[in-house]
Order: sequence, then structure tokens, then C-alpha cells
Amino acid sequence: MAVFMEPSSSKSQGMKSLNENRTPLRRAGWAAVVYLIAGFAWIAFSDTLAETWFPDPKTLSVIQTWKGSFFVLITGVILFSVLLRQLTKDRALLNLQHRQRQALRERERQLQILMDNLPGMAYRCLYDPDWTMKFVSQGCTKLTGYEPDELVNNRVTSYAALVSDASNQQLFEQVRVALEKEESFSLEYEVTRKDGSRIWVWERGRGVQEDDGSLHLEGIILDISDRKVLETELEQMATRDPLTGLLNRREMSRVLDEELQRARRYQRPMAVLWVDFDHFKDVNDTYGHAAGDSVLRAISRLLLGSVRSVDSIGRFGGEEFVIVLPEMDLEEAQETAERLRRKVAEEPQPLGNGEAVPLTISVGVAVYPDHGQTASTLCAAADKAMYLAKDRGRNCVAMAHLHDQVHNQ
Ligand SMILES: Nc1nc2c(ncn2[C@@H]2O[C@H](COP(=O)(O)OP(=O)(O)OP(=O)(O)O)[C@@H](O)[C@H]2O)c(=O)[nH]1
Repeated sequence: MAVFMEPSSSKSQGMKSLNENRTPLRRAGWAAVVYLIAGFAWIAFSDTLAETWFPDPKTLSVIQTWKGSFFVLITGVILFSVLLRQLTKDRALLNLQHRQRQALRERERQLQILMDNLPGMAYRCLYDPDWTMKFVSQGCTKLTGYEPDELVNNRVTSYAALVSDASNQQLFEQVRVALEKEESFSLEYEVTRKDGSRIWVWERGRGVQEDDGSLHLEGIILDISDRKVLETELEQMATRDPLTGLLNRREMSRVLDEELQRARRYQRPMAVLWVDFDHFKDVNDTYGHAAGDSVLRAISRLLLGSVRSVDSIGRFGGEEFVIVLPEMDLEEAQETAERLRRKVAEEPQPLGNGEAVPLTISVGVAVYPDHGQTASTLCAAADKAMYLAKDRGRNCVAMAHLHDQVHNQ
């Protein structure tokens, strides 16, 4: 908890301790002592003076009466003003307390409305493996499906149980680092709701040190599933070819560079296949562009389903595809290319209208480091090999020439 201290001088601190020492009993005692001393002094001295100044017993008696009346009047006025001052103070204090209570109630009401209308939930929890909730706002129900009562003190479930073990470990570590630096933390992770559905949440909070030394976390948790979907869509748009769903040219170039770096670092081979459809123009001309699109999609699926999960396929444009095969040497790459060629040739491709058309592909194969050591030289070698396959009559696989490497660098 943030603790704010009023700047205070030693003088005001001195006054404060003086006032604290003056208990009501001591103050009343002092007033009584002063009154008694003044009273006895008045009686003693005024009587002596009166007897001296007015020796005549009759006059002295009148003077004594006036003197007594004067004493009562003066002490009455003093008592009145002291009581008036004290009661006025008490009343002002009561009014102030009343106004403060009202302001506090108003602030609580505003805070409650704010919390209940948060697009997520506000929380206060322990920094323990269960994230034991001590308070959650009403938004908890919408966010997690659990009522606040079910989550507080882990009555039905702990908050940690809604998060995967792996995420919990990461979150715990991230929060620990933030606590050490006395900073707030921001986290994104998936939560399993009561009905089993999963949502993405964003959490922001900070550590709060209580007066008793205990540590709590306080913050808010918001549902960001919509944003996550949008992010995924944007990422897809930026990295995928919209027609086939394969990697687009830019992303494929990035993947190729990355795989090349890895191959270079671990001195491993890596192959690039350059795939081009044979006489694809005829498909478009005969069956129409939409049918051509359907064939493009079908062959993309076929190729994707025929390679390993570590391989990557990208559409470089038109009906040209590039396949990156990490850890593959010349022989394996040639076998893979031949297998893909056969698969495409064996199955007529759907035109999207219930009909299918036979189609073949020509494939050029280049391997790192034999045919090129950079992305551009490898691609150029594979592309050149693909044209070689076309020259050989199409529907075949051609290897890049070893001397291509020298020319391409
Ligand atoms: N339907 C469709 N066709 C495309 C797309 N991109 C390129 N094409 C077509 O692909 C054809 C490529 O034709 P060409 O480069 O002449 O080659 P080809 O007819 O395949 O003949 P070879 O490559 O010499 O075997 C052209 O007709 C392009 O219009 C696309 O996104 N959809």
C-alpha cells in the first residue's frame, strides 16, 4: 500500500505530543487548581483590602455582598465563555466527522460502481501458488463464470486452477521480478472458465505491503480474447497468402534466412524445392480463373499434407511454390521432390464444381551448401533447376548443377 506522509516540522510534532499529553482529566484538574488558587487568593486578599479600606462594619457588610456578587459574575462569565468555546468546538468537530463520513460513503459508492462496471474484474490476492483471492469485484462472474464467493479464499476453486501449470510458473516468476523491482506487472495468459471455454486475459497489478508486513497483490484482469483474435488475423494477413493459406513471399524469405542461419551454425544440410505447375494457363483458359484458384488451393493442401512439420511451404507468386526442407541432404531432397511430384500427378485436382483435372508439377532442387550459401543463390539455383525440369518435358524433378554455386555467388 502506498503510504503518504505529511511533511511535518519538529515544531508541529512538539505541539502534537504536548496535546497528546494533555488528557481530559489533566486539563480539568489544571482548570480546577487554577480556579481554587484564584478563588482562595481573591477571598484572602479582597477581604483584607475591604477591611482596611472600609473599617465601618455596615459599609463592610455591603461591600462584602457586592464583592461576592462580583466574584460570582466574573466566574460565571468565564465559565460561560469556556463552555461556549468547548461546545462550539465539539459541534464543529461533529459536523466535520459527519461530512467526512458522507464523503467516504460517496467515494465507496463511486468505487463500487466503477468496479462493478469494469470490463473485467478487480482483485486483491495473496502472492502464493494458489493466487488466493481475498477480494474480487462482481466482474468475476462474467470473466470466469465463477461467483466472487466461489473464488474468494479458494472456496470452490483457486484462481491458479484456472490457469495452466506452465503459465502459472511463468506468471509467478514475472510477478517475483516485478515485486523485487517494486514495479507493476503486466501479464497475458489463457484462463479456463467455469464452463470449460478458454479466454485470453490481460492482467495489470502491483505488490502491496500491508501495515502488518503481509504482502498482497492488487490489480485488474480484462478479457482480451477479441484483441487476440484480431492479432492472429493481422498476423495471418501479414504472413500468409490469402488464397492458399501458405506462407507469403516475405514470410517465406524470412523463414529461409532463419533456416539457413541454423544450417550454417550447426553445419547441417538444407534443401530448397522450387515447384511450378505445368501448363497451368490451360486450366485457367479452359475452366476459368475460379477453377484455377480451386486447383491452386487443392495442390497447396496436398503439398502441406505431404511434408514434415519442420518443413515450410510458401507461395512465391502465381503458381510457383518454394519448399524449405531443413536437415535434408541432396539425396533425401531429391526423393522428397520425386514423392511430391508423383502425388500431384497421381490425383486429378478438384475444380470446385465437382469435376477434377489432371495436373503435373516440375520441381527444381538445390541444397545448402552444395548449390548455394545464401538465400538468393540457393533460390536462383533451385529456380534454374526447375526450368531444366520444364526443358526435359515437365512433370519431372531436376537437381541444380554443382557449378551453379560458383556462378551464383
Ligand atoms: N487461377 C489463378 N491463376 C493464376 C494465379 N496466379 C497466376 N495464375 C496463372 O498462372 C498461369 C501461369 O502461366 P504461365 O506462366 O504461362 O505458365 P504455365 O501455363 O503454367 O506453363 P509452364 O509453366 O510453362 O508449364 C497464368 O495463366 C496466370 O494467370 C492465381 O492466383 N489464380
